[in-house]
Order: sequence, then C-alpha cells, then structure tokens
Amino acid sequence: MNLDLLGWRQEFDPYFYSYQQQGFQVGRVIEEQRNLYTIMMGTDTKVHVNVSGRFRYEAANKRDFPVVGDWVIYRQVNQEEKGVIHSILPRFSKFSRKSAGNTTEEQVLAANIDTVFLVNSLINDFNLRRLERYLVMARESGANPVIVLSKADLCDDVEHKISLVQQFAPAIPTHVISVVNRQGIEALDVYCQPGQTIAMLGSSGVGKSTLMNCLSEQDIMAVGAVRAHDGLGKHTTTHRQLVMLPRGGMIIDTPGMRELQLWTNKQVDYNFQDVQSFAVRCKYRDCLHQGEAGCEVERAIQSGQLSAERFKSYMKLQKESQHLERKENEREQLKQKVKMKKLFQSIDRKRKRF
Ligand SMILES: Nc1nc2c(ncn2[C@@H]2O[C@H](COP(=O)(O)OP(=O)(O)OP(=O)(O)O)[C@@H](O)[C@H]2O)c(=O)[nH]1
Ligand SMILES: [Zn+2]
Repeated sequence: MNLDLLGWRQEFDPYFYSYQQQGFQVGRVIEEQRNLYTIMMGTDTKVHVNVSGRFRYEAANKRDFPVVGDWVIYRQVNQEEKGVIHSILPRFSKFSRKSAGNTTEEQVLAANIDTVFLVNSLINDFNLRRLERYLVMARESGANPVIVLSKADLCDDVEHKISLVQQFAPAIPTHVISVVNRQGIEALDVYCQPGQTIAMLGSSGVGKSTLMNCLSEQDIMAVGAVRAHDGLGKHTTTHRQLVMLPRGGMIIDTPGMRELQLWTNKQVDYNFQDVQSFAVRCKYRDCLHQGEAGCEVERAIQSGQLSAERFKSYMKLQKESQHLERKENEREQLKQKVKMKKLFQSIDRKRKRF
C-alpha cells in the first residue's frame, strides 16, 4: 500500500493509528457522485464506499461529508471492493462556498490541496482585481497559490503584463504558459511531483480544461464547447474527480471549483475588514457610502485612512457578488422547475397508461 503517492502526510499518522488498531482502513476520495464515493488506498486499488448511517446521522452540516481529496477512515465489506466510511481525517486545506439557497451553510468542494493554479488568460480575461480575489480565496483555503498566465501565444505584450502581476503579487510564483506551443508547461512540473495535489481556479474560457488535458496527457475534459444553458457546464463528466498525472501528482477538478468565482457578500465583507471597520460606524446601518450624512467610509477616504482604490474594488465586488447570488438563485429555481416538469410528465405518462 503506497499512500505517499496519494499524498499521505506524516501528520495524519496519529489520527489513523487508533483506527488502524480497530481494523479500519484509510483511503483517499478520488470521485464523488451523489454521496457515493470512490476511494483509492494504493495507486491501483479502488473501493466504492458509502457513508455509514451513523455518520449521516451525526453529520450536522454538508461540511461534514467527505469530498474529493479527503482522507477517509472506512471499513471494507468482506473481501469486496465495497466499504463504509466511518470518519474523515482533518483537512489541511479546503475550498468551500456557501450552498445555494442557504445563507449560512458552508459547502466544501475539495480538500487537501497543496497547490492552486490561479489561471488568468493574458488576453481578454486579464484583470488584476480578479487575481486579487483568487489570491484571497487561496489564502483562505490553506493551499499555496501559483499564478498561471495562459494563452501567451495570443498576447503581444507579455512582458508588460508579467511586470504588472509581479508588482501586484511579488511573493507569488508566476508562470506564463501557452498550451498551443507548449511554452512554460514543463516549468509546472515542480508542482506535479508524486504525492502533490493541484487544483485550478479561473474564469470560464481561460484554458483550465486545456491545461488539465495537457498535464494529464489525455483528453479528460471537453474543451472549448459553449456552456450549456442549464448551468450544469459542459464537462464530459459532471461528477467531482481527482485525476492522476503521469508525473505522479494529482489534479482535482470539480464543477463546483469552477464556479468558485461566485463570492458571497459575506465573504466580500470578511475580506475587506478594513472597509468594514469604517462601515460599521456609519450613521445609517444601510449606508451605501455614496454621499449619505455621517458616512465614516467616505470620511476615512478623505482623511487618507482608506485608499479610494481599495474602496472601489470593494464596491465592485459587492455589486458583482449580489448579481451572482441573484443569478445562482435563478438557476436553482430553474432547476427546480425542470425537475417538477419532469415529475409531472412522468405522472401524466402513468395516467395515460391506465
Ligand atoms: N491560443 C490558445 N488557445 C488556448 C490555450 N489554452 C486554451 N485555449 C483555448 O481557449 C478555449 C477555452 O479553453 P478551455 O480549456 O475550455 O477553458 P476552461 O477554463 O476550461 O473553461 P470552462 O470549462 O468554461 O471553465 C478553447 O477554445 C481552447 O482551445 C492556449 O494556450 N492558446
Ligand atoms: Zn457609509
């Protein structure tokens, strides 16, 4: 059993030890499909598992359920390739978002990621504010951020853009790539070493699937197709998965991670605590900081305590997150509608048969 290749860390040992004594096994979740999990326990041993009834009962929150990347303690059923998950080992990093339709529940999307590629294209998509947002998400997750600037072959002021990025985030490793002429791909190998887990963040169309296919040397993801209007995306596989790379690393791609650019208002507030610290002192609780009397935010900008640039970026993200939240709600409603319609159709069909 070679758990190291799957990303096992020594710090997990003490957690697993007592379980091991009781005959439990440990494996890593590589795929999730409607609460059915595929886990790996060696590089070529797969087991299909479910969570135990007790686990389900005790999980108070979606956050408590296993996700791709998790290390889980399970008991194998007889000698079969089946088992039951008993518990999850502590995550050293995780990406999560608010679940749709609920304002408080956290939904974890992927766990135990070492490196996250923040993919920005050097052409249309290039945007330092968005990069700032991804950096904050990466910091929150616990994974190490790496900036990947894609589609170099289409850009004719690469040097200028690199210098902008380096000024903006001097401490973050930055790579320029083009999948078309394989520029910069090999330099990404250092992150794809055996046992290392990677994930990607980036807007639609920046080339995440293309890069993933390139790194995995196979066509896992459908590339370039127009997104479906049902909001489910255009993946060849819609479930959440972890893919082994030929160099030994692993890459996690889940539909949810792709939509992680959806920021909740709460998250915006959380990441702009400097702005918040003034906003809470505004005279009116619903102050929009746009010329109202007793606005502390505007006063702070005037006195130089808060940069106008920073405030502008805060307002922009606020607006964006409200818009996205609205859109997400609409999408949920649409999904419900489609579901209901199908249900009624099937009832209708049954009726006709009688
Ligand atoms: N010229 C050029 N085109 C690229 C490069 N990488 C990706 N593309 C193209 O960009 C388009 C979008 O690429 P995808 O890989 O589907 O983008 P994505 O980020 O996975 O998009 P979503 O799945 O919507 O999140 C495709 O037409 C690719 O062929 C590159 O390095 N150079
Ligand atoms: Zn105000």
